[in-house]
Amino acid sequence: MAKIALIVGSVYGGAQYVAEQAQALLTGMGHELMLYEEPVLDDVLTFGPQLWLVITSTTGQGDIPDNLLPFYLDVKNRFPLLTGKQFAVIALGDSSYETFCGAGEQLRELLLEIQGTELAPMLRIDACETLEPENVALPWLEQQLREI
Ligand SMILES: Cc1cc2nc3c(=O)[nH]c(=O)nc-3n(C[C@H](O)[C@H](O)[C@H](O)COP(=O)(O)O)c2cc1C
Repeated sequence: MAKIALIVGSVYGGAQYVAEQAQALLTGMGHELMLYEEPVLDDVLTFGPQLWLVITSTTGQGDIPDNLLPFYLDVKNRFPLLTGKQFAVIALGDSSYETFCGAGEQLRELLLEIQGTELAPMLRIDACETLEPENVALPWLEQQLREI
């Protein structure tokens, strides 16, 4: 069982809802989970998770939602190394935008830069294909996190 920081970026509540469902699922699987809706880097570092799980939508033109941007910038500036730790990103987006899942891409790149190990290739959930992103995210999470 793992200590998991669940870090959310959401504008209209879709990614937030997926995160709440994920919290229930993963807690039920026995993981110790903290949900960060207004993530603050120091809070996450104090918790000391072995997995950083990011669930974020994309806004603007490939931009990171406002509630997640300060966290992203703080990680970028302070560069806390994730050596030996894992991360996973679930990106909600809309493939009618050229910048499909741009926020998820930016988070993923940054977490790789700080030397995190990607647990599984980023999951991209397309609003053009599914109206209920939790139906895609939860089975994926259940599968990816079964062995940690
Ligand atoms: C103003 C606006 C801009 C958006 N820009 C993008 C984008 O650049 N790339 C993308 O993949 N999706 C984009 N989307 C789609 C959202 O990321 C997608 O609908 C997501 O499911 C919304 O999740 P949320 O409710 O958590 O904010 C945009 C949506 C809106 C309303």
